[in-house]
Amino acid sequence: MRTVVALGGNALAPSGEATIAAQRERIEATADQLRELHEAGHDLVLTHGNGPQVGALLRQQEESDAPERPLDVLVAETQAQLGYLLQQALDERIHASVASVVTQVEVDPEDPAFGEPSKPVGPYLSAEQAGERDFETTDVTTPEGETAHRRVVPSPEPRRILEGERIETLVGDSEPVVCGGGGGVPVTVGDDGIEGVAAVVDKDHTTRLVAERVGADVLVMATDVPCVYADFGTPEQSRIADATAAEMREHLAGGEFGEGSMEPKIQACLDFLDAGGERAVVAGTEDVAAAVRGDAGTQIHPG
Ligand SMILES: NC(=O)OP(=O)(O)O
Repeated sequence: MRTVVALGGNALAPSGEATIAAQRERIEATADQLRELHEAGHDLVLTHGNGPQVGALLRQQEESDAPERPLDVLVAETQAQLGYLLQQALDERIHASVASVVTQVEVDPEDPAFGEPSKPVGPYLSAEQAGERDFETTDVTTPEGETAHRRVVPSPEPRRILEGERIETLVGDSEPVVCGGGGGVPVTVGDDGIEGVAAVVDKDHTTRLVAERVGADVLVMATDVPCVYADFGTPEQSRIADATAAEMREHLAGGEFGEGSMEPKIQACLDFLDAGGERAVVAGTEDVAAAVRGDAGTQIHPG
């Protein structure tokens, strides 16, 4: 069985804390779950977010007089950072040859997202902190249900994975593969060749492209909440344990999911099921193995 697991950038950096020690701790706990799946015969493909990590690099740049690196290069750096940590944690447990692929995704240079920054990156900020910064921010809801603010950058739609063929070959070897990190490095492909662009692609949409490309059976969105909640952040908030794609579409149309957080995850799950996927799950990073068994998270079926 081919199983794609997307690890949320926030879920790997507790409370927006992007220290390496904190991330190692989370990654090692998640790797224990992944070992269980590997031993049960799953061909694993891992993607990951990079919101806190790329936010930390942007902040370091603001405070440094070292030569500035463009945003596409910072995204590539986060792929190396998290790919390295995941490889080490998995190699120790699985004794396999885990490979991380620096992955580029093609985006449309005319994508309207370039004019409307919407992707939250970096730590949660108070209203006072957000007011002091000279970048654009958006209101977000923390996993604890509190209102906070985060920096936003453009987030165009991913259209094609440039390394797709290579990733398929690696997955065919039945060894875990890490790819599409941070949504992939956004590039345009034109007559003059490949050019990086200043954006952070949503890793949920890129994960769906990866899942389709490798013909995944199951897609797991591992995040910092244990499941999807209907009416999230309201007094009526309630857990969704099991739903059909049609039912999730109704919740989505009702605007019940956080924009830029749960909403893209659900959209990616629905797109995956529409393209022939058997099952999509949203679950906490600590429940990945149980989620794949059908025992945790929010299980979404084609219906
Ligand atoms: N690139 C991306 O979507 O990262 P997060 O999942 O950390 O927001």
